[in-house]
This record gives sequence, structure tokens and C-alpha cells, in this order.
Amino acid sequence: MQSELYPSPHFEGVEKRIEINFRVAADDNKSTGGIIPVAGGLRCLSRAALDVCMTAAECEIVSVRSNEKFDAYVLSESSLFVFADKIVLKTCGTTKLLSAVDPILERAASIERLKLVPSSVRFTRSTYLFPEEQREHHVSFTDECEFLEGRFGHLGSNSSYVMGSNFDDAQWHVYVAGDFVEETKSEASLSVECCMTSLHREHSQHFFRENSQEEGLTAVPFVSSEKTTHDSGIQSIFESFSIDDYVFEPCGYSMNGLNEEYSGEYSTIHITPEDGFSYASVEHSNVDLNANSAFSVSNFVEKCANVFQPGKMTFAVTCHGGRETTNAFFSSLTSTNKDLFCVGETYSRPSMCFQQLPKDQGFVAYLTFVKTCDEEGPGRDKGLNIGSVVVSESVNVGKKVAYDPRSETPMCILDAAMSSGDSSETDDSLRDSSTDEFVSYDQHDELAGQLLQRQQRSSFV
Ligand SMILES: C[S@@+](CC[C@H](N)C(=O)[O-])C[C@H]1O[C@@H](n2cnc3c(N)ncnc32)[C@H](O)[C@@H]1O
Repeated sequence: MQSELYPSPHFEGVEKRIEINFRVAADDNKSTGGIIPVAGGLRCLSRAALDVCMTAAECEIVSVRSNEKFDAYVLSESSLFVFADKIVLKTCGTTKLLSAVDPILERAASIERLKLVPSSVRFTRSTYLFPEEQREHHVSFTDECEFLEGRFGHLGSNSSYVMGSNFDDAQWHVYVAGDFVEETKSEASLSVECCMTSLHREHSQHFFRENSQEEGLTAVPFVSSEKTTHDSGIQSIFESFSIDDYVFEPCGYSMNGLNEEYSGEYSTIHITPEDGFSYASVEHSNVDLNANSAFSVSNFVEKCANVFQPGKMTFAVTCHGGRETTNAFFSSLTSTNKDLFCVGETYSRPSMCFQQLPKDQGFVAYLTFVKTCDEEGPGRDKGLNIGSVVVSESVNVGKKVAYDPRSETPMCILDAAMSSGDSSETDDSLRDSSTDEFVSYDQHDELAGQLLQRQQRSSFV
């Protein structure tokens, strides 16, 4: 259906992401003491073994860069990060990310002496722009969760969430299982995943190898990936990072960044610049909150906004590991004033919600920003606002929801505090819509009840 509405072929920029943490199998614990050497473990997997896993997901490795803590691979569709005890795979398009899980688990289990087995997993994604084109285990979030439960449900503490307004086109999907805390009592780590749509058309010209002939747009001649990274402002988001960048033919951009100051930290950016379905993602992950205590989520939000100037952007902030540090970090987010994440006057923040993960695994905060005004000029890609009602996936209520993509601020006209439709999955939204501030845990049950009542009162066609 949508192929009649969008330029063909179009590209699904929205990525799926899985992070699997491993530990030494119980029967090998005695011989190894449970220790996985930082240069060993999963990093011992051969290139051929990784290629098999990537082929299963239907993507391939195009570049690699390493530091003492991890190997970062740029893929034809996004990125792969391999640590001694952790794999992070992020793929876009119609790739079959979950089909890589079995080959990864099999190869990890066969690593000599260590025999690595999963200890925890986190799967995340935004709402697909073209959900009907997804295949195999990715046809819906329900399918994705079913698959994940089959492979990781036995780890316990498993749960899934859909965060953000049910009426919005960008909800945040999360599946977690296993115990992050057991493994990393003292370490607290943070990741921020940003997704942007309706990119600025002039800025997007940086990511074409062949210049657009469109009137009103200033062509940016392609010189090198490094120059693209510098001139587009991307380098300024990640100043202390060594960047492995790649500009695709005829367009598209991917990069992995390795922090030279804090060597476990990484970043990754992927850009689909084409008009009609433009999309970019920026991720900054594995931030050790004890070591890099100066890390600021609001600075990160501001930098992404300034560089990309998208029509819309969402941020998922996940904090897990060491309980005290994560708790302190999130109280500092929630106790400070409500403008913490505001980006000047050019963006409004129609929604913010907050999810505590089971068994002290940590927290996820999910924020949405919408551009309030546009300057003169070629403006931004209208993206999905091309004059037709789009049917968007809404797995959490088990039905499809129609919304009008022509609305510039679809969420503003609705009650942003109503998280998603299924209260069993999302009634942990802790935002008080009257004050736009987080509420305490004690207030939570009361607020959830109020939200549910208001949700039941609301009607939407
Ligand atoms: C670079 S990848 C990045 C995907 C990423 N998830 C994003 O933000 O959209 C996608 C972009 O590269 C372009 N592209 C060119 N050759 C490609 C290839 N072989 N595989 C995937 N994308 C390719 C696509 O048209 C699209 O603009």
C-alpha cells in the first residue's frame, strides 16, 4: 500500500538494536574464575564467524576499527560492536536482525575454555516507518518479543514496554531480560539513542555523493567521508572520538565513533538523507557514569538538534547497572526543573515518560521533541507528511491506529500524558501532565489510575 505513496524504492531508516551480555558458563567457571579477558571472549570470534552471523541478518561488514576494549564494525545496514563479554548489533532496512541471534549464541557457546552464555539482553527500536515491509521475526513487536522470549525468557526479569503516546508515529519499544545488576554491581552505564525524522533538506545535501539538482538547494560536492563528517557538524558532536565513517553510493552515511578518552564508550550515526523518508539516528552508549561523571544528556540533545535541525526527534535514555549511581542519575534528571531537556525556543517537548526496569535493572526515559517554527528557505523534508493518512503499527493495543501525518505536531493536539493504549504495558508513565514533571513513586499508582480513566474517556477515530 505505502509503495504507492512513497518514492520507490524507499528505505527504512529505523533500526532494530540488540545488546546481549555474556558470562562464562557455570561448568567452566572453575577453570577460568569466571573472568573474560578484555581482549578475548567474543573478540576471539573469527571474521568468518561474524560474517556468518551478519549474513543471517542480511547485512555485511564494510569496515572495522578497534581499541583496547572493543571492535566496531560499520555494516551495510548500520553497526556491530563486539566487546569481550557483550555484542551490540544494530541494523536497519528490512534486515532480519533477530535471525543473527542463534548463530551468535552458538558461536559464543563454542569459544574454547570460556563457553559464553547470555546473562542479559536488551532489544530496542523506534516505530518502523514502513512496518508492513518487515519480515520474519520483525513483522510486529509481538513477534519480536515472542522470539526473544524463546531465546532469553529463561534468564528471568523479562519484560517488554512500548513507551510514548499511542497516537504518535514514534514509540519506543523495549524488551529486557536477565540481570544486569548481578554482573555489574559497581558499574553504572548509560546509553542515549536519538531518532530523527523530517531532516533539514539543505543539511542532508552533505550525505549525497551525487549532488541533488533540486532548485533552491546548495550542492555540497563530495570529497571524502572525513570531510563529510567534519563539514556536516557530526565531528563536533563527538569531539574526543576516533571516527570510522562511510558515505554510501549514491547517498547515505554511517559512522562508528570510539571515545579516545573513555575507551569503553562508543557512538554510532546512520543517515538516510532522501526526501520523503529522511531519517537519522545518533547513539552514544556505554557511558560509564562513574568515570565520565560530566556526561550530560541535555548537552547531547542540544548538539543533535543544532547539527541536524530535524522536524522531530526522540531520545531514549537507558541507565542500568550499579543501583546507587543509576538512582542518583535519574533523581538528578527528575528533580531538576522541567526545562532540563528543552532546546531553546525552537523545539517543544510534547511528551516525556519514564519506565523503571524490573529488579533494579535501571531506568528508561523517553522524550519527544517537535520543531515549533521553520525559517525561510528550502526547509525540511516533509517526510511522511505527504498528504495521505498512513496506517501505523500499534502493537501494544493489538490493532492498527490511523493518524493524519499532515499534522506538523500530531502529539501536541492529543494528551501527551496518555502513554500508550495498553495500560498493562505502559501505565508506568510517571509524568504528571498538569505540571509536566515526573512524579514520585508514591504518587505513581494514583496518577496511573487517573491516566487510565482519562484514556477510557478519550475517543479517537
Ligand atoms: C547508510 S544506511 C543507514 C541506515 C540508517 N539506519 C539510517 O539512519 O537510515 C541507509 C542509507 O544508505 C543508502 N544506501 C546506499 N547503499 C546502500 C546499501 N548498500 N545498503 C544500505 N543502504 C544503502 C540508503 O538509501 C539510505 O539512504
